[in-house]
Amino acid sequence: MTRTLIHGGLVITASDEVHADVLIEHGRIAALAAPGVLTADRTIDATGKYVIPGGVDAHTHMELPFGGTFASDTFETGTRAAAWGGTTTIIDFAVQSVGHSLREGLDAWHAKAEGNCAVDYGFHMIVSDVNEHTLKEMDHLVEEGVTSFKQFMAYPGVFYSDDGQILRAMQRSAENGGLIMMHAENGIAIDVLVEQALARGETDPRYHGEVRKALLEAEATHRAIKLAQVAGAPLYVVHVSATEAVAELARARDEGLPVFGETCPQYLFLSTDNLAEPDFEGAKYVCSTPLRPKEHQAALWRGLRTNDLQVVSTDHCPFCFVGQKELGRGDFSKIPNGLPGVENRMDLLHQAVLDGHISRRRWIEIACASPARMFGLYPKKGTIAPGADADVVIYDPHAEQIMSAETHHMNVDYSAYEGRRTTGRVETVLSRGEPVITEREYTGRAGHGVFTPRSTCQYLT
Ligand SMILES: NC(=O)NCCC(=O)O
Ligand SMILES: [Zn+2]
Ligand SMILES: [Zn+2]
Repeated sequence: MTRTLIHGGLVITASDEVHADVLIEHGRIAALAAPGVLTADRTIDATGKYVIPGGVDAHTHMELPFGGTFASDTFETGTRAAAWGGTTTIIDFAVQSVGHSLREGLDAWHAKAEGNCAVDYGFHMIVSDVNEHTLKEMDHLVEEGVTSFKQFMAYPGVFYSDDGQILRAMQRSAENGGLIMMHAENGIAIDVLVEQALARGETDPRYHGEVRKALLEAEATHRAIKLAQVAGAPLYVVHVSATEAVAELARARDEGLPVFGETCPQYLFLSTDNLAEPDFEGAKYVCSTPLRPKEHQAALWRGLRTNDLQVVSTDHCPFCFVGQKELGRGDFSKIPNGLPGVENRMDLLHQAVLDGHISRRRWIEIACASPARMFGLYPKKGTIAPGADADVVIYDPHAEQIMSAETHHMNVDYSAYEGRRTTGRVETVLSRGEPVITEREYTGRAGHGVFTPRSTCQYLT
């Protein structure tokens, strides 16, 4: 049995910052102790570095079929890139297609992921077809550790659920302990605005942002909250981007409702200025909910500080510019929706610490501990404590980097953050004690990562 000691670093969790050595045995954290007290077979020197829990990215879409194509990262390339960025657990979305069962969708996603992942993974289930059979299946999935279900108020004809279907799924989740994750945009109204914009000849990527109005995100967020309240169910709203939507969440939480919210780095660091880039470059930034004018960022940062937003996930859903985003030349509604980012999240949020938006511990909370708690993985994931999986990142807070498609590991031909300078960089990553990145060399392997069943939301118990 190899005992590994991480020596000399500053251990940061959501609740503490302490200079301590971390002992790892059997893939788990065995002990934390004052520096120099413990010995081991192998020592990793973390002097001058942070020792942080591996990131938990609760929103990724590897190989997602969308808009006539597939997200360009496989589970193999995407989880490897996640590790490079200090993320050691992803929760991806299995998809139920209309007319098929949840089981078929989940089995298909297991088959895509199994044996291919560099780091551990779990699944949420996208429910596109609510019926008696599907509702029963939700109970089974919760028992199997797939404890959260995404529904869409957007994308009519694809993933869309109407209010009745949403209410039924919420009622079921109130009974079986599952958590409904909502894509909150009024897709029916948006489709009218899309049609009208295209009829006026407004075909450029920037019109994607204009038709998907903040008010229609707020309206859907409000409606989802009320439906959840009627059902007596908790609610998690994904990829929140608009000031008005944060206000809806804050109001509901002030009323004591079990309502939670997630935002993503793209809404914190990018804006409609990117969507307006000329020569169709704006297509690189087409995602839904859309990027908003810069002024919305302050409300998102505030929400993260006040805990009206609890989680930052990536919604990693990469499509190459060449051959994929280009499908929407001449019609913005045909641009596949989604941005790459699984590799960038931990670094961007560390930069946010340096920029004064959040504290170091809040960085770890929103990127590691809260997503783990929200989706039933804590304290196995999301912290450094005896008994936890030894998913650990040695982070150099002083290293400078320039984000670029030239150097990133995601399988996509552009970076949404091309040329951005950040301070702080992942140096070494352990997943259950195994080195996946060793002093900036990839030392992991496809198949190390395993499916990780989850318990129900730990903010409700
Ligand atoms: N967000 C996005 O644009 N693409 C992925 C699918 C979704 O999360 O709605
Ligand atoms: Zn969505
Ligand atoms: Zn998504």
